[in-house]
Amino acid sequence: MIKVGIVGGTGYTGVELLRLLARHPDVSVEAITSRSEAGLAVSELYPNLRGHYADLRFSNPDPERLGACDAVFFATPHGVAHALAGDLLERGTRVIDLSADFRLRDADEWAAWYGQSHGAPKLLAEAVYGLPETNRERIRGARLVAVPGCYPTAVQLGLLPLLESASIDANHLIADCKSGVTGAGRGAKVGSLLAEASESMKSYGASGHRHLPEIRQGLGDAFGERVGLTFVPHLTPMIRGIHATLYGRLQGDVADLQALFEQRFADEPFVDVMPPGSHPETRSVKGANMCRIAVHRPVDSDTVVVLSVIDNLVKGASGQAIHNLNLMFDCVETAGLDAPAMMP
Ligand SMILES: NC(=O)C1=CN([C@@H]2O[C@H](COP(=O)(O)OP(=O)(O)OC[C@H]3O[C@@H](n4cnc5c(N)ncnc54)[C@H](OP(=O)(O)O)[C@@H]3O)[C@@H](O)[C@H]2O)C=CC1
Ligand SMILES: CC(=O)N[C@@H](CCC(=O)OP(=O)(O)O)C(=O)O
Repeated sequence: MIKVGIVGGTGYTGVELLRLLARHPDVSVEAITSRSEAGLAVSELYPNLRGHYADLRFSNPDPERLGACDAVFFATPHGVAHALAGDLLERGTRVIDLSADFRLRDADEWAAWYGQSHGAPKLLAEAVYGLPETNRERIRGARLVAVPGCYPTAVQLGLLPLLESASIDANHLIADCKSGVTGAGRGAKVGSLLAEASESMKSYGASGHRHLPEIRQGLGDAFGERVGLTFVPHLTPMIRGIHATLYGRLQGDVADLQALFEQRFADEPFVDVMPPGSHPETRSVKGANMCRIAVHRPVDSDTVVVLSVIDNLVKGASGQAIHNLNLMFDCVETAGLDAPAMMP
């Protein structure tokens, strides 16, 4: 069994790791941390896990205990993995970080967007961006993986085939994205209250969101040079879900767009290119490690519209983190991740 630890077990991505790993045939969870709930049994905080992890209690982060694991997931706010990852790597423990700490290659750019200096710039050179659809082989050999953010996952998967084939004008991309409220984490915030977030919808970060540099970095890699992107996120009254509506101006000899997407993702277990004319719903991926994509060419328009939906906590975070673990430890790629979406 692969021994894993989780730092930040009381948050939404932490409990989602536990839910998915409960069905993973090759993984044993040895340690789960929370400073505020240290000593509490996991199933006392999360009754959905009663009957699983009988002996597991939250504990304070302890480098010795975490360093005895084969891999440690960080499901923590940014800055935490900076402080702890180096020590774990020295102990021979591989690190899978769900936060943004190692996603940007440029420490100065990270500092500018995250408002603090980068805490582990020496590790950046070896960190691998954990989007399996672009980096599968590098992930297999990685010691340190940066799991992509939820919006960046949906946006990159939706635009990759178009940029890799130079089918769109890369200077004028638009990503209009909507998220459920769990995207903001489990910590109490006024904006996440039922009375504030339900029956309403709002944009935020319209003049610059910290996922912009991450998306731009990934799309720039696919295209071969810097891309121009306008990214506007919205908060919607859903618990889970990301819906990205992506726009690009077609150029050159326009290929069969449906075939382009189907061929690009033909071997990908967690990307579903839907039939022509489809409008994927966020509930079609709820609880599942899946990104569903539909590509449209509206009548009388030279613009392609791509619809890309994921569950922010599964393909957008914890499921993708486990996909990375499966690649790093040579497990069946879909282990623990093959459950269908919930309905209704
Ligand atoms: N929610 C989402 O949809 C997505 C989230 N992410 C990213 O994943 C990470 C976790 O997100 P989420 O689960 O929503 O976060 P939450 O705010 O829900 O949970 C944070 C967890 O981290 C622990 N923690 C906080 N500060 C520290 C610290 N200094 N040292 C050790 N542990 C700490 C907390 O426990 P305690 O304070 O008790 O120790 C808690 O368990 C974040 O970086 C987030 O941006 C990525 C993709 C999607
Ligand atoms: C709805 C909402 O607030 N969503 C979060 C994104 C969640 C996420 O992926 O954040 P990380 O990049 O830190 O991992 C936000 O916009 O900040």
